[in-house]
Amino acid sequence: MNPPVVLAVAGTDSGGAAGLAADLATFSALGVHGAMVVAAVTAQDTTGVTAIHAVPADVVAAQLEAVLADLPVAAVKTGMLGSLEAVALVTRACAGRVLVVDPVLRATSGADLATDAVVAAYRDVLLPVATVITPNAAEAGGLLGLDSDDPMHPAALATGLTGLGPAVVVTGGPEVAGAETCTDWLALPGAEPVAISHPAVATTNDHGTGCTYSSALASYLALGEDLKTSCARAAAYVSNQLDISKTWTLGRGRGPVAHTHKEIA
Ligand SMILES: Nc1ncnc2c1ncn2[C@@H]1O[C@H](COP(=O)(O)OP(=O)(O)OP(=O)(O)O)[C@@H](O)[C@H]1O
Ligand SMILES: Cc1ncc(CO)c(N)n1
Repeated sequence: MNPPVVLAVAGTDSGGAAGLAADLATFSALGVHGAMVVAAVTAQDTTGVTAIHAVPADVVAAQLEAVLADLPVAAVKTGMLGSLEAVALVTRACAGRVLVVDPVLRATSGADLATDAVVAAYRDVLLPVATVITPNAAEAGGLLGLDSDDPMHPAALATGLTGLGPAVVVTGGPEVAGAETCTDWLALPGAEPVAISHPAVATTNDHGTGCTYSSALASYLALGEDLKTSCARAAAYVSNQLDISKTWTLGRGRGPVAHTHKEIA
């Protein structure tokens, strides 16, 4: 039997932690076939981002056309898009599909991965056609144009963003050091937000968690799970992978979340 096909439209991380490396590893682990459109290339490691190249719009368009005209894509996930043109192209090509948008605005290391114009394009054109979006609290605040000095509760952020049209999951790591669980908030337009909690892992090896989460969510949707189940299973997947990598000492900064699937003895 054919596996479902999931398309990632995202950027590369030369350190192999985030971006398309995380997306493809997650697709493989969850039994879906991964296709990919490279929208941006970053020189990046566990400590930061030193260069960004936005792939020219005609090359992004040609990749989208090649995949979507040939493969039976069951779900699309977007990560770092890198340019206004890429946001517009994805919006046009993917409206009406099962579309998971991870609005990647910033790396775990703190580097900016989107300009103000790209943030505005997310808000104005891409988010309204998404099935579900997966910002962390800082990204959600940025998309709502809020002052970062006055943080809102993640549940309220999730509800606020449903005003743009999609379902929203505001993700979050452990709120305090030593917390036993962490909670993501899922809001559907017109409904009360619901908490999705899972075991917290004490680790600084969390580079790539957002990409891994949104790819797992797209995979579970493509496999036919409903949205809430997909969110819960995606979070459990990330938690499990963080548990595998929690003792690693790779790199000088925030190390990669594991994309391997068993502990190294
Ligand atoms: N320490 C942790 N233990 C367990 N789960 C975690 C931890 N940190 C993050 N998660 C989970 O990982 C998933 C992705 O959320 P997160 O908020 O880390 O994404 P992000 O900030 O967008 O990631 P990135 O830094 O890669 O952009 C969520 O389900 C979140 O609850
Ligand atoms: C290429 C890329 N995509 C997404 C993220 C977010 O973690 C990152 N750091 N780099």
